[in-house]
Amino acid sequence: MQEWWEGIPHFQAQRARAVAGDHVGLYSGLGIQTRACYSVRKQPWVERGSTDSPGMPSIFSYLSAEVDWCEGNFEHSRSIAEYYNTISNVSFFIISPVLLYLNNQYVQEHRKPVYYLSGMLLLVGIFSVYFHMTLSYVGQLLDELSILWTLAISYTFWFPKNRFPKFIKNRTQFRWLVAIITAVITLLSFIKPSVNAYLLNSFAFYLLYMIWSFLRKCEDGRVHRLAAAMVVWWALAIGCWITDKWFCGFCQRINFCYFHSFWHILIAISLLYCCPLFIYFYVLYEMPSFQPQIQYWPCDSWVVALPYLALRKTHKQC
Ligand SMILES: CCCCCCCC/C=C\CCCCCCCC(=O)N[C@@H](CO)[C@H](O)/C=C/CCCCCCCCCCCCC
Ligand SMILES: [Ca+2]
Ligand SMILES: [Zn+2]
Repeated sequence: MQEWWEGIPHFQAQRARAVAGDHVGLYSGLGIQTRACYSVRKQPWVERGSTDSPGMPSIFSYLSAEVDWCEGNFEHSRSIAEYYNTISNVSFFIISPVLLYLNNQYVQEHRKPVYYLSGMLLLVGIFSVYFHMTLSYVGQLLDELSILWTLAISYTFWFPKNRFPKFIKNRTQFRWLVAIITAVITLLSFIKPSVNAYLLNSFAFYLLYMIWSFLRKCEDGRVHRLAAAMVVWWALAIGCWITDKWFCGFCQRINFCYFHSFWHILIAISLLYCCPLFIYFYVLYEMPSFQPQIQYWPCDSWVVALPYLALRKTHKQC
């Protein structure tokens, strides 16, 4: 009897290679690559002399993912495929409590959104650890889907009302729309998970466009400084992501295959800037009893400091 995942094109292609007896192809189909930064290692179950058939890898098995980042596999550990790509996810575990701590004034007013976001960032970290540790198909899906769901949850809380599509009347309807679109993308992800990464990055470009259009109407220098810092961190992050994904040959020549690890750290830092920025505009437009202000920890005047949102009660005049 066929397993349900055997209908997925990625696994059909692997089966075709396996049936053709293409052993080199089988390993490359499983994600093992033979470039200089990679040490060619068999999967642990092969090394342990397991009698499992290599004909159809399980969706949970090591190296069954569609993608394999530039860092060499199993170079530092027998059980962790990409060691530095795995441990660099610690950044997601750090930013979660930092966001809660720094923006505690907003958290006092609206607990739920920031708790949800922090919880989702922890989940992103956990799934990314699992993915880079195993490079499994399920790991890849969970890694990408958790980012999609985090974005979706953030949209439902903070997406500005004046940007809702014309046919949407209120935030409840908008939440339904986001839920339906997210469910559709989640299902489509099973067909070609690697397309997801590009789709997710295009959301970042849309966020940038939205921020740019807000900034045109905003004269607060602190907000402009925050946006500029966020763009710099994000540009560095996406530069690392692209370098690792498209220029692995170059990375091998310079003998530095760790750009994806830097991506994890830099995108986490850019989120520390991105979240207070979006919440600033949310408070400005949708919480009229408060005046938002961007401040920096530990000190406003430091060149590198962490931004947070301070709220002041507005005194309504009659
Ligand atoms: C109104 C909206 C408010 C915006 C709030 C922002 C919510 C944050 C949402 C998601 C967190 C992203 C975490 C990234 C995790 C990276 C894990 C990873 O490395 N995955 C790769 C495989 O290992 C995968 O290839 C990466 C795919 C691309 C992910 C792109 C995520 C973009 C998220 C947007 C971040 C905004 C930053 C600044 C925007 C200008
Ligand atoms: Ca790799
Ligand atoms: Zn990653």
